[in-house]
Amino acid sequence: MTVIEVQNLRKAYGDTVAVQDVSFTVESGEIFGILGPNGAGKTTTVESIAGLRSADSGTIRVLGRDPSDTSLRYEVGVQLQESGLPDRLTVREALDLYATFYPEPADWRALTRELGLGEKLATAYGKLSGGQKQRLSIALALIGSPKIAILDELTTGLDPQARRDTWDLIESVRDSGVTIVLVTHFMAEAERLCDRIAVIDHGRVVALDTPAGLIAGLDTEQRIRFRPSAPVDDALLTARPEVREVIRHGSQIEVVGTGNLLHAVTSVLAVNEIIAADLRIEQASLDDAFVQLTGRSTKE
Ligand SMILES: Nc1ncnc2c1ncn2[C@@H]1O[C@H](COP(=O)(O)OP(=O)(O)OP(=O)(O)O)[C@@H](O)[C@H]1O
Repeated sequence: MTVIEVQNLRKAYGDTVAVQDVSFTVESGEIFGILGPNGAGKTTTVESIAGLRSADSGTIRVLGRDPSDTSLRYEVGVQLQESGLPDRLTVREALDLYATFYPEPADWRALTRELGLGEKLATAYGKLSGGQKQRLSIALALIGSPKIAILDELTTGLDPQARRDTWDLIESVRDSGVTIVLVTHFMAEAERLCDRIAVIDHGRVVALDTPAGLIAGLDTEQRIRFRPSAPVDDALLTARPEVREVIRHGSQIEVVGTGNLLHAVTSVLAVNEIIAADLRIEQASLDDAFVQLTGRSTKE
């Protein structure tokens, strides 16, 4: 079931066209990633979905309704880059306050424990570190038990352990049936969490696929090396369109090719009941896909 539909979205700020023409759909229960270089139009897109910006043209439907429909307030949780809470409000007060906005609030004690904020309940917002503010904003996005959670730069500012804990939390939130739209700069995050990813550049969707599909769509070369448990005829491998070349190194075989090469090689081996020992893969990453699609690195 489609829960979000964006069609030909366009939004300009004065002379700056932030979003030129963006279309995609998000299905119920998926983690949908929006990936793109700085200034690509990601935040403008998700803020339009959240009803915080009005589109210049195009249509958006969230759970079948216009984003401005106030009934969506209870069904869509939003975590944005800037939360803007008063500095003197404590973590507990913020959570208590937000919980009163919703008919069926989540158990915020459990949420804060999972987010590592359990010790900070009495701390004022202004005294939290950047990472703690970030975690509080995630808790506030989830406190209304939303059907859809929109998370913008979820783990920016978190240390590697906190980032991993947050990923686990997001996966458990998804497992409870929540659809998640995730804006991210981090390839590892996109690869680990997202079912599908829209790559946005200069206000347009330049690719939309699963992480594996984006990588397979690259025309870069990949190499797989292994030691087969029984002799393999080169022709079995070269018969696959993904395989360009088979090179022998003594008892080792190196297969060079493109697309979903690993799948091609392992299926040939499986059909012939051959086991690959010492398997090593030099495969393209989502990072490579990103660079090829946008001409830029995410680290810029
Ligand atoms: N309120 C605003 N007023 C004027 N220009 C804006 C405003 N918000 C965004 N922009 C511009 O619109 C373009 C897209 O911005 P947006 O924040 O949507 O991109 P983004 O992909 O989320 O970027 P980042 O990854 O840096 O957050 C940028 O050129 C930005 O400077």
